[in-house]
Amino acid sequence: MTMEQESALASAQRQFDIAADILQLEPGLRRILRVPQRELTVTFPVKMDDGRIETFVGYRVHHNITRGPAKGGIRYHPNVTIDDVRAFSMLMTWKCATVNIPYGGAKGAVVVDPRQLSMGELERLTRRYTSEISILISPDRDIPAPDIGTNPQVMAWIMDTYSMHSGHTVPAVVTGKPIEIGGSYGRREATARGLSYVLREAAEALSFPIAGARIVIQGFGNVGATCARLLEEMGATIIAVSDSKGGIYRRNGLPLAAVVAHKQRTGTVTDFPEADRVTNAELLELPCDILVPAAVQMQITARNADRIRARIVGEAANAPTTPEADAILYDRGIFVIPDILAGAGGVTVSYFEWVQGLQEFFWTEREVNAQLERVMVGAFNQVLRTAHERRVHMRTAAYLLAVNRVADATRIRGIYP
Ligand SMILES: NC(=O)C1=CN([C@@H]2O[C@H](COP(=O)(O)OP(=O)(O)OC[C@H]3O[C@@H](n4cnc5c(N)ncnc54)[C@H](O)[C@@H]3O)[C@@H](O)[C@H]2O)C=CC1
Ligand SMILES: O=C(O)CCC(=O)C(=O)O
Repeated sequence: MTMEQESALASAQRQFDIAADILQLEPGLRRILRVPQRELTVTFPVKMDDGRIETFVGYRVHHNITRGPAKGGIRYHPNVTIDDVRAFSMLMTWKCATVNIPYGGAKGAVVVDPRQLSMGELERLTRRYTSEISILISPDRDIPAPDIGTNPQVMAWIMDTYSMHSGHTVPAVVTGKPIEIGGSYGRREATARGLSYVLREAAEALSFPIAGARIVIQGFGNVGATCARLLEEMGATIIAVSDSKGGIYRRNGLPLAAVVAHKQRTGTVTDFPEADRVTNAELLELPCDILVPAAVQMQITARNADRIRARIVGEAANAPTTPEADAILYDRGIFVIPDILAGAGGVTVSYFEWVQGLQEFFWTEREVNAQLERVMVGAFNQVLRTAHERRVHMRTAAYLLAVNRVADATRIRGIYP
């Protein structure tokens, strides 16, 4: 297998190995942290609208629970594999540790294209999947949240199904719920808002303002589209965006509100009339100040890293860059804000939502955003300082902080004899 074909899991493990080597992690601890602690594969039936019974495969994986309950989103995607879910669960452990919130790492998935299902089919699939993984989830064991292909409505069905089994309402079993049933203000925008804070800090560190910066965004879903809006509010110019069908580019800036309306009307950004069409591969190589991968994994590899023409890459997506590409970007002076830091705004506000649910005491949006900014800016500065002190790139710096926190917790608890 060439490096290019390597899985997101192999890539995540190599990123971990780089940090483990620098930290001189004990061999036993290294073996524990390199693989998930627990994984569940479920095959379950769903009655379709035409009366057929279809079977679906789903997963829920816990990478590590040393620092707190397992936490991480649920992805509905036709090509998702168990190795992807293992990788993403591992990234969640490091993401929570990077921003120092008291969780371990988890991820879940169902192999399905949700766009092919009716609302009724989606609800039945979600409820049955929830029943199947209910042996793992609970407010103090494992708390799911949205990811690609899932949304607040899916979280509401998960909460309702779990609550039906419990005989009482359990809001803290999922985050990313609608506000009406215990969701938090600010959670829907949180991943993008957190990213906007660290992009602002990074631009300042590189001595250029966000206002006027030229932005390219891959992925125009919850995270990508919200990120475009927030960066535009900060004075930046969005010059290109894409979705799974392709991208659009306009040198002088896209009229964002019109692009959003076009996407709502047609289901894609691709044939927006007032812009040039580009492929997703071409979009990544456009000259810009900030490139935001906000779609799927393994997009920036040894194959295209030497053609990336951004000053900053802010990774909203999980695992968009391979270790080889990291080294190439670093040598070329491109500043990468890694997924486990740049994409941590979502889980941070999930943590706030969980705390609010447990206390049944709810915050204003202003309070949520102020706390999010405190966490993200604090973590960004810690990672930047570590990168300078250790003379490593930002990803390795974030891993050094995160892996060290999990290793310390493991040693202090004494579960590693
Ligand atoms: N939703 C959240 O709170 C968080 C999401 N993330 C990550 O951010 C990324 C985006 O997630 P969401 O916006 O929530 O998902 P979403 O399902 O709302 O949107 C995904 C977007 O990516 C596009 N896409 C899918 N495959 C693509 C491909 N091969 N090339 C280009 N575009 C493609 C889709 O068309 C869509 O526009 C994912 O990697 C996810 O893991 C990270 C942290 C939290
Ligand atoms: O909000 C959460 O709990 C998890 C979000 C997530 O899956 C991610 O950050 O990749």
